[in-house]
Amino acid sequence: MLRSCAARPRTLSALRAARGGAPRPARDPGPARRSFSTEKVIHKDHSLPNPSWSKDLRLLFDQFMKKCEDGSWKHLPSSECKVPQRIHSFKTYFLDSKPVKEDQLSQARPFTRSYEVGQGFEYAMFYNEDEKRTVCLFQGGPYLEGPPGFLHGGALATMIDTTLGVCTISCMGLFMTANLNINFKSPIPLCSVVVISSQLDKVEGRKVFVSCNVRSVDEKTLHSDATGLFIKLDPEKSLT
Ligand SMILES: CCCCCCCC(=O)SCCNC(=O)CCNC(=O)[C@H](O)C(C)(C)COP(=O)(O)OP(=O)(O)OC[C@H]1O[C@@H](n2cnc3c(N)ncnc32)[C@H](O)[C@@H]1OP(=O)(O)O
Repeated sequence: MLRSCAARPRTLSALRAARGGAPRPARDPGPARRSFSTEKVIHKDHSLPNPSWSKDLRLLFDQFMKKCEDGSWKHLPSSECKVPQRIHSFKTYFLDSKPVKEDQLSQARPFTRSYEVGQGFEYAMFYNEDEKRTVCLFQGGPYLEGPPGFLHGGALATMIDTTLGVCTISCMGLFMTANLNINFKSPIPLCSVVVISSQLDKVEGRKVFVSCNVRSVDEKTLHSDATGLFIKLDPEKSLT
């Protein structure tokens, strides 16, 4: 059973209109948005600015929205609602796995969207189809503390996995992370903004190799770099 989600403005244009500004002319929403727009469920897009966003995050978001105007970049919406098609697709691959109880499933939500606004993962993603790149603008909130005053390494790993995963899924379809290698080079102050820039490097059959780096907003500090291997789910196999 799907949780009901509040009907809020889903796009920047809708948000502008709700705030009394003029909506932008309609553009092709791109493949990622098109697939979401087929869903009947109206859901909140968590990747739009909210009051917890710092000036840095807002500025970067606006810069990338500007890059979207010529169609080279696409803003990828993000919802905590489940997409029925995706649930069904995964179930067909994992037929033998122990079924999750309905009441547990109804409580489930994407890990990165499970915190209250501003406390956990605040982020927006943008995708460049020609360059096979995904950029994530990420502000880690106070509940993601690791060392005092700094972001937990696992929280960064989560965002790296999510960014690399989105990069792979946007390019290629249904995948799972098989391997993730992360070098933590410089700690990230809590509540600061970083830019996770990922790219698809190589495809070998069902294997997709991706990589990313994590930099400060001024690009002077390299916080982390990482590589990932994603495996396309094989319809011939049902995994347990
Ligand atoms: C939209 C939001 C995005 C969010 C992204 C979040 C992504 C996630 O967190 S996914 C959850 C974490 N990942 C998992 O739970 C995955 C668990 N693992 C699995 O289910 C399986 O091992 C799976 C699907 C990855 C691969 O299984 P399977 O399809 O049987 O692959 P298999 O046939 O063994 O291997 C295929 C190829 O990959 C290679 N391979 C598989 N695993 C690895 C690995 N860990 N390292 C290196 N190579 C590997 C194999 O050697 C083989 O290579 P080749 O074709 O050259 O012989």
